[in-house]
Amino acid sequence: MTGFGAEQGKKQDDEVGNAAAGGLQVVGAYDVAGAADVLVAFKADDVAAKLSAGDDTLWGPDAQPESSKRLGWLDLASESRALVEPLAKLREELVAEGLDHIVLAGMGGSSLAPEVITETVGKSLVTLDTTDAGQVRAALAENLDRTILVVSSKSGGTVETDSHRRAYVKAFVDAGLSEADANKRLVVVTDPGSPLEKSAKEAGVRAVFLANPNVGGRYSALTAFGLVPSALAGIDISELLDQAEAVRGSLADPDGPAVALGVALGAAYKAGRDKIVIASDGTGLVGLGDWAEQLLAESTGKEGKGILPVAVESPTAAGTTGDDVLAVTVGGSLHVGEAAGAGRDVAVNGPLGAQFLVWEFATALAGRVIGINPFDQPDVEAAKQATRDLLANPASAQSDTEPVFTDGPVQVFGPAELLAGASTVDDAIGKVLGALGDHGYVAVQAYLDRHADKKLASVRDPLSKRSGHAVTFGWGPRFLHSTGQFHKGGTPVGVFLQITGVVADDLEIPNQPFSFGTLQKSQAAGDGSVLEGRGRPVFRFHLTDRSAGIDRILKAVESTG
Ligand SMILES: O=P(O)(O)OC[C@H]1O[C@H](O)[C@H](O)[C@@H](O)[C@@H]1O
Repeated sequence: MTGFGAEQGKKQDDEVGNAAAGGLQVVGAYDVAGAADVLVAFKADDVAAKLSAGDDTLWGPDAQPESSKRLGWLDLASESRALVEPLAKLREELVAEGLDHIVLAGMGGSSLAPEVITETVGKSLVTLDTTDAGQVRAALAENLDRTILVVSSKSGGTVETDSHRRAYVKAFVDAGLSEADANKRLVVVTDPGSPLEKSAKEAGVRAVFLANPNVGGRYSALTAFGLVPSALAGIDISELLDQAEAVRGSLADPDGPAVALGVALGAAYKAGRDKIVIASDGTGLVGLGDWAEQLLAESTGKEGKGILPVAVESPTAAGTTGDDVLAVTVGGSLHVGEAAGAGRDVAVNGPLGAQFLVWEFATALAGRVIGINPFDQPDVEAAKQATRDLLANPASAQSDTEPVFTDGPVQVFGPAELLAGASTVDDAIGKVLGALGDHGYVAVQAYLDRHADKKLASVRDPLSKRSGHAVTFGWGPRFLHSTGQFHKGGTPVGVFLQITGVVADDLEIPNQPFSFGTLQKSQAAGDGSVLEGRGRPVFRFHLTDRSAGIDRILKAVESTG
């Protein structure tokens, strides 16, 4: 079986309006109200040809210092071929040594693409993008004797990734390896000249792959960041590159699919439909919505505007309708007839390698319509700084204010005036939803274990159904490197519900003055304080018993739904 949905493409030009390219087609884009005007403007300014050729002036002079070094993603389909052989060789060597359990430490753009790629094809990759002590412990306990840790960080300075590296090196040494042999279990992906490149080479890690520095994290799916972990997990990356290559030529075509998607996003935004709800249509692409979330949120959510991505469970999930919503399905095949009407305005159908490139191109075009620089993420740093401040002063990180009230295993925190009269979780949920304004959204931010505490994610659908508003669900700190930019910098209409939990068995981070538990807590508190500072309502449910607390929340959401 080939992966990535490549084999099923069928051309349906009549219904679609834009040409299919490389087996990818965008259905319904020209039916979005206002699409014709956006398309005319794109054609008048020749934007497709200009962006395809790497013109960095499209977002205005203020963006140019950044855009001039951020368009390298356009040509990765050919450039990244150079990785195919060395990665196949490395994978063979590792497998021959019995090292076939691949763990990826990387945040945001350094892990989202490999996760989609491996999940779509059904290859095993453990992604560590958490500071939850229980989740890290569980990863460390799994197949350590067969583990290769891929440490991926463009900047080389991301605290979560560095913490995972430290924890793994210690675990290898505790298991009897010398420090030198422990480092041979690491493969590093980073930008040339980063502090991680230097330290990795000094430590003698197994291999260092340097990525193209002219590609930002969220556009890096087809650089070493997306490809190294995927190839080591057993993926045929040349197939992905073929798929991207097949669509590359069409980017310059003003009637091609990438422009059509940009037109749909831009027209929807201009008409006040600033929430893009993304669902897989069930034909084989797994998790693409989580990847697109980062791309859209970090690229467009700034200067008080932007497109809020909402990854949902299925095309008919709650939240896919509404006058502020554009519902998009993604699929590996062109089941145009079946997808039509089933909870979507636009369908992006085609193989994964082509999807990456088309979404990147469309997002950059939408950035031009919105009038922002799609290549920076100016508000992510604020939460990181607030976290660092709390870590530098552990007393303040640890001292909690008193809950406004406690309902069994759930302590409820938040603005006293907004929680006035509430005494149960059910009441508190009513108050969270009551804080929503017109076209507002709720962001549920769970700083928990995304495997062990997984069932909490099912809170999204009933909350959205009940409120009639967009509801997003993200695991912290993973979302801080993705939708977190929009929460702080995008349209200021979010209401935030943090869920934190007791840490039963904390884990030290070797040679750091803080533990995973303290880091996780500081990240929630740091981001919460930045959101409050920007005038947003922030509520927090703290679970003194995680399992009972999750059950309590789900019961409250479902019974009042
Ligand atoms: O790859 P790294 O430098 O570790 O960065 C990982 C992530 O961190 C930041 O928070 C950025 O906002 C993301 O765009 C990036 O993907």
